[in-house]
Amino acid sequence: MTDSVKFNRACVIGVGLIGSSLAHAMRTAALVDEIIGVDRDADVIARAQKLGVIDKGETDLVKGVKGADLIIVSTPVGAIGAVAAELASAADDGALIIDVGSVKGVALDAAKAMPERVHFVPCHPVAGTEQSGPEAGFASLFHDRWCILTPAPRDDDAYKAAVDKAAALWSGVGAKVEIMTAEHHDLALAVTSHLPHLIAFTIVGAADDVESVAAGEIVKYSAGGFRDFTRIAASDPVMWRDVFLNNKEAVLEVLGRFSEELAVMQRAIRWGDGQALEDAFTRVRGLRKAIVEAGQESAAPNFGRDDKPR
Ligand SMILES: NC(=O)C1=CN([C@@H]2O[C@H](COP(=O)(O)OP(=O)(O)OC[C@H]3O[C@@H](n4cnc5c(N)ncnc54)[C@H](O)[C@@H]3O)[C@@H](O)[C@H]2O)C=CC1
Ligand SMILES: O=C(O)C(=O)Cc1ccc(O)cc1
Repeated sequence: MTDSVKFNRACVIGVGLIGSSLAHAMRTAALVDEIIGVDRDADVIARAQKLGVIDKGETDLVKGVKGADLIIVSTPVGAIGAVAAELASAADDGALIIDVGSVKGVALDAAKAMPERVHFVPCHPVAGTEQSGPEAGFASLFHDRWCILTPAPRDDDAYKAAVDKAAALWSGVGAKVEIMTAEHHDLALAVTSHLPHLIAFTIVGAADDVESVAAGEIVKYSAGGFRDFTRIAASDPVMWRDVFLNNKEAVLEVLGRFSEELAVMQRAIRWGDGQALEDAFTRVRGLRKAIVEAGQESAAPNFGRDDKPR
């Protein structure tokens, strides 16, 4: 296992929330000498350069990745396959390529299709916010958060060294690293992230549909649980469209179980079965305690985000 790691030139493809956060974090930890930004949106490049997130910018991927020993694919999941296909010929020999996508099956397919001369290690930092764009990035985003690696089934030494380097990079920016299969990742994250986002989008949409409740009242009384859902439902529509299109089977599986649980609650409410409701609520309450104890959440909102107050 590599303890520390240093790159000469990193190329961040997709300079949004996660790409710019990783750029800030790598710079803060002195893990890189130079950072090039590539984005299909020239305005994003201009803003990122002005903010000092990147040293230079490019809208042309082939030009942008030239000379990079680290390439970070931080586009929405739906673009990973096409970007990787371009990198197969455009990346320098020996380059380490990582992605940060919320779904790993699609990144694993791209990693498997890569020529042996480059090393694509799929990664998912389980850390983020509802915001997007280079302005939203901050260096401490990955501190004490998990980053899941789902390596390709390659057992050559060069690839193993690349997996170690990717792990050292995430450790270097403060994350805790775990390795698992892409299939397991996509099921686990369907439960812990994808379904909750789908529910948030749906609840906020449903509130909007209840015509007898005025929009002003939704805002006024939102503290009763609804407000937390509106934060999540403010997340980027393109990013989440791609998550659901690319993790279809796992999301449909957990959605089926959720619907069954919901039907049980619906029945208990209809028949006034207070004991069933109380038992169900008591059973799930312990999970919150476990999450707080594991340090994944705190009583105070925005804990650990002193460099990016909201
Ligand atoms: N937002 C979050 O909280 C988290 C997001 N992720 C993953 O990180 C990735 C990026 O998400 P964000 O940074 O939130 O998105 P973002 O919307 O802030 O940034 C994405 C950037 O990619 C650019 N882009 C899109 N297609 C491109 C292409 N073909 N070539 C070059 N640039 C392209 C866009 O112009 C945009 O600037 C996604 O795959 C997402 O699933 C992972 C963890 C957390
Ligand atoms: O803002 C939140 O609550 C999130 O859940 C952020 C997030 C979004 C997508 C990911 O793949 C990981 C983290």
